[in-house]
Amino acid sequence: MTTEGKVNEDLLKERRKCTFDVEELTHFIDGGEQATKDRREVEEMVIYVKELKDEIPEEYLSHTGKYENAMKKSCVLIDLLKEHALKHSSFDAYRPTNMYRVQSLVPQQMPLLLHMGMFVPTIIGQGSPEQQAEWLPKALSMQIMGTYAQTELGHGTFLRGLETTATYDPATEEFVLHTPTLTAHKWWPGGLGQTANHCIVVAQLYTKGECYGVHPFIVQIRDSETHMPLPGIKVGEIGPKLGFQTANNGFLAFDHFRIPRENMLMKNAQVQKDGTYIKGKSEKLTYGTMMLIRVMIVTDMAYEVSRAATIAVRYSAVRHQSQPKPDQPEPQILDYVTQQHKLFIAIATSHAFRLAGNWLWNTYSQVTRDLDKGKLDHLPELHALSCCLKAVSSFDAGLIVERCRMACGGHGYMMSSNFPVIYGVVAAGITVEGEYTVLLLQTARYLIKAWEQAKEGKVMTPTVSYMVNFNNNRLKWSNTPEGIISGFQSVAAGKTKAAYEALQKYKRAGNDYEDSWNLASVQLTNASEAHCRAIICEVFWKEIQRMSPTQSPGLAKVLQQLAELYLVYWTLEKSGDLLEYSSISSSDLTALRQRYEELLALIRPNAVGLVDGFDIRDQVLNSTLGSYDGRVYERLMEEAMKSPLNQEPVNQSFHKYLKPFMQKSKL
Ligand SMILES: CCCCCCCC/C=C\CCCCCCCCCC(=O)SCCNC(=O)CCNC(=O)[C@H](O)C(C)(C)COP(=O)(O)OP(=O)(O)OC[C@H]1O[C@@H](n2cnc3c(N)ncnc32)[C@H](O)[C@@H]1OP(=O)(O)O
Ligand SMILES: Cc1cc2nc3c(=O)[nH]c(=O)nc-3n(C[C@H](O)[C@H](O)[C@H](O)COP(=O)(O)OP(=O)(O)OC[C@H]3O[C@@H](n4cnc5c(N)ncnc54)[C@H](O)[C@@H]3O)c2cc1C
Repeated sequence: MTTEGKVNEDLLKERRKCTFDVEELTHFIDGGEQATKDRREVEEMVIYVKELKDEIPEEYLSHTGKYENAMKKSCVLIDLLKEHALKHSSFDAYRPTNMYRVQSLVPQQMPLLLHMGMFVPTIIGQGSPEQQAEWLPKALSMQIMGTYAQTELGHGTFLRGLETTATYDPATEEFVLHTPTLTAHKWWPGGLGQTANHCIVVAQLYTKGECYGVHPFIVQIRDSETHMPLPGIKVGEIGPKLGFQTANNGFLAFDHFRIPRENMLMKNAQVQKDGTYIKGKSEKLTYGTMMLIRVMIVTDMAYEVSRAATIAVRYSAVRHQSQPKPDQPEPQILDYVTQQHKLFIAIATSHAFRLAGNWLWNTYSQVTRDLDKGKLDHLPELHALSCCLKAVSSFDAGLIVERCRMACGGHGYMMSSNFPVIYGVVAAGITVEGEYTVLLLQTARYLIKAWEQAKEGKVMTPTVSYMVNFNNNRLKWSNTPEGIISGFQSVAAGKTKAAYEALQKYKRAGNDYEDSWNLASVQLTNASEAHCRAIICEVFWKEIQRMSPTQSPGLAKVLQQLAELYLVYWTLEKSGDLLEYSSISSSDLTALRQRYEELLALIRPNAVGLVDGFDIRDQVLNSTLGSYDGRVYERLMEEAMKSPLNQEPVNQSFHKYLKPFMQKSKL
């Protein structure tokens, strides 16, 4: 937090009203007092370092300048973190809560993100013990710098359609990597442009004349000393994007480029010296790194939403507008109930996603421990969960961040509000690691199978066991959190049943399975979304109940209010679905509307305390509108004065263009 200068009077007033201990909330969010201490220690170590501060805002730099600046800062930051990790062996950069907060210590997206984010995890997840022994020390000490090159110009979603080939040559015991077409060019990998000298390349494996599908290979693409692309490699950067400007996303092509046989990552499938292919336990284990990142994205979305909520709530406490009562001053915009409706759900959503993300992380950790022992039973369920949670959390985060931006009126449109950067991240979250609709359809495959099992009266795993109840009886509605969760489960089961029946109907009409699937796909994605909402609501509510006794009453109460707000908000949003698939009545809905308004009023005095509890320091929040001291107008003016156009009273274009143009108009 920044305390320099005078704190805005409205914010001081808001903080005095707060009914719980903000520091206790921060510990709850971080996962304990020690975790808060550790995080702050890393932040303290980093934020005052001169080399990590921008002399002029990034927006005013050239495309090349932005990359070079981000590169410089990434190296400085990682050096500091390495030093820290050596001193604190307990610091685990791979815990999602650490990973995303480390990334956000510098405003720019790091060109090195994919190195730690996907290159290293793929070596761990896909490499044999010998390969790990060879590559991990180099990668972890950053003697080599890598990325994850899977997507091509022509295919991102459809992995089986990738065109890059890796053909085994037993004579030399090498693979020959080749890019046969324009559409086969690797396109998008972060850091591929000018940063990485190695990458994981996902390519179609050919041996003994047969294609065995996509497999990962570790490939050196640039010279270790000169950093020049190696002969047979074409590599470059793909240009400006909506966000992620400094992530150095690149393209890559191979011209019959040879790598040793040992560079195929062989933890799962293998190719022997003579070219014999040995199948892995499951082809889908090759997709493991994507699953890991999907899991991490849920927690990251919680964090991005907390950043947007912090900016919008503090700004709304400082901003005054309109005069509903002629004899009274203009109210804080936070007092408008419509504003509370826009913002309090953002606060609640951040908690919901964080708790769902932690729950998913624990599930992931358990399932990967099982996978290491050769047990694959829970892989499909984890895949279904990670797909829908990644899809829904990023989609909702996109809407919420945009809503928070709009809630800040015109000033929300300023680059210096930091909304554009936050939006760039959540918008990427919707697409990367599996596009939104595509991932919902993956979950739908699982739901349809689960529905068939429920119909047959089979024992169901806990995350879909609600289908059995729906099949057997319709529960009586109750306007309680538990009743609402059951209601969402009824919607998920009802939509799955409807999608299943649509599939059968299209098949009976003579369509094959794939066409029937496509014809029913809107219903299928709706079922997945509903399943995901039921899970988020259940996890959020249960986790808050589970943790409440460990908190002081003040904090427990406000967290209960937030969780209830979340459930009631979504009940009202999805009232049509609930009317269709549960026994909710319109009088239940009227009562819930009333309760929603009460909850907004109950949360209102704690709104600023709740976002202070996210504990996002000014240097990390990086927003003129959201700083701790609320000096919004001063900061907006200070930032405007940094514009290069304001460094001289008259710009040269006046003499060159405007003046002659105006004079011409006079004639
Ligand atoms: C931007 C936000 C993030 C910023 C910060 C995040 C914070 C975290 C900090 C650091 C992390 C590192 C930074 C990361 C930055 C992100 C950069 C982005 C990187 C990328 O995007 S890499 C490229 C990702 N690409 C994809 O995700 C491709 C999507 N496509 C697929 O996954 C698949 O092709 C498909 C699943 C859509 C279809 O595959 P296909 O083989 O055709 O399979 P099907 O026939 O449909 O299904 C077969 C069968 O397999 C099951 N299955 C599919 N996938 C899996 C899996 N992963 N695991 C287990 N099982 C799987 C599927 O359910 C089917 O089963 P069934 O037949 O029904 O029984
Ligand atoms: C910022 C950013 C960073 C990235 N970083 C990396 C990286 O480091 N490494 C890497 O390998 N890749 C990376 N990617 C690529 C990313 O993983 C893909 O863009 C993503 O998986 C989506 O694939 P696509 O672009 O082929 O979309 P498409 O599949 O072409 O999607 C276009 C549309 O088609 C629809 N669609 C496609 N298939 C189906 C279907 N079967 N059923 C119904 N609808 C369908 C989609 O829903 C969508 O509406 C990155 C992308 C971005 C934006």
